[in-house]
Amino acid sequence: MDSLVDFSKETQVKVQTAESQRKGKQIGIMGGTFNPVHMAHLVAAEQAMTKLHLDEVWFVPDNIPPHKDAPLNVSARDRATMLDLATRDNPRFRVKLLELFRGGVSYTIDTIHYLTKKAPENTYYLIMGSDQVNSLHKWKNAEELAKLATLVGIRRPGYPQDPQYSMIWVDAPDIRLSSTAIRRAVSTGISIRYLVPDKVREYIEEKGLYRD
Ligand SMILES: Nc1ncnc2c1ncn2[C@@H]1O[C@H](COP(=O)(O)OP(=O)(O)OP(=O)(O)O)[C@@H](O)[C@H]1O
Ligand SMILES: O=C(O)c1ccc[n+]([C@@H]2O[C@H](COP(=O)([O-])O)[C@@H](O)[C@H]2O)c1
Repeated sequence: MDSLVDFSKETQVKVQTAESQRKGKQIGIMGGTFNPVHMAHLVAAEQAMTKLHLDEVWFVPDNIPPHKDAPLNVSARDRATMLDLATRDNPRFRVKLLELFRGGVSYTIDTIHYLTKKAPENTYYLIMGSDQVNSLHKWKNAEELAKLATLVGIRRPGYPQDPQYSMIWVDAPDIRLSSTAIRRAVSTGISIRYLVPDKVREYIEEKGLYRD
């Protein structure tokens, strides 16, 4: 199966059905800690955007991630700047800092409430890797979230698909990459060229991020 062009029958039917009922703008929401943003984030967002015919994808860096215990060691400003550098050349990618401005723990339901109140005419698609899909039932008000947003899953190597909610699966190339791996590579002096956009790599080098 060619994951770049294949689109399962089931997903095609869901997309076509959804397209006939579309209203407002179709906005993909890619939430994450992005510590740092890497190629798999960008590929997932682009594949979901083009295959589901979304108007834009908004990257929403979290302030305090709800389920991550380890300290981030990098400022929110640095994470947001790297996201900006990574997405700047894509006219349909946007970085939205609403969770940073809201402060506190970044629950996705609060973000979706805010967005659906501000622009109720839009449709919001929550894009997430299969690791997040599998733990979605532990998120705050997950049931409600699944009603307010369309859930979009991207297969992630090492995390078999085990959805508890109805969702659209988008085929994207399997990329075994994580921010953890990027941080480890930098701290041990291994190259991250081609794993993150060049501008992000240069920023990490200039600011001396993730060295220890
Ligand atoms: N390699 C990947 N393939 C598919 N989805 C991914 C991949 N890496 C991250 N994602 C998805 O991107 C979103 C943001 O992830 P996040 O910022 O936590 O990156 P991460 O690589 O998982 O970070 P960390 O290693 O620090 O936990 C999540 O929905 C996650 O599932
Ligand atoms: O709302 C929740 O309860 C919740 C629990 C875990 C993760 N999330 C969101 O999922 C996104 C990815 O999280 P993370 O920790 O993998 O970076 C990010 O936007 C988080 O705010 C949200």
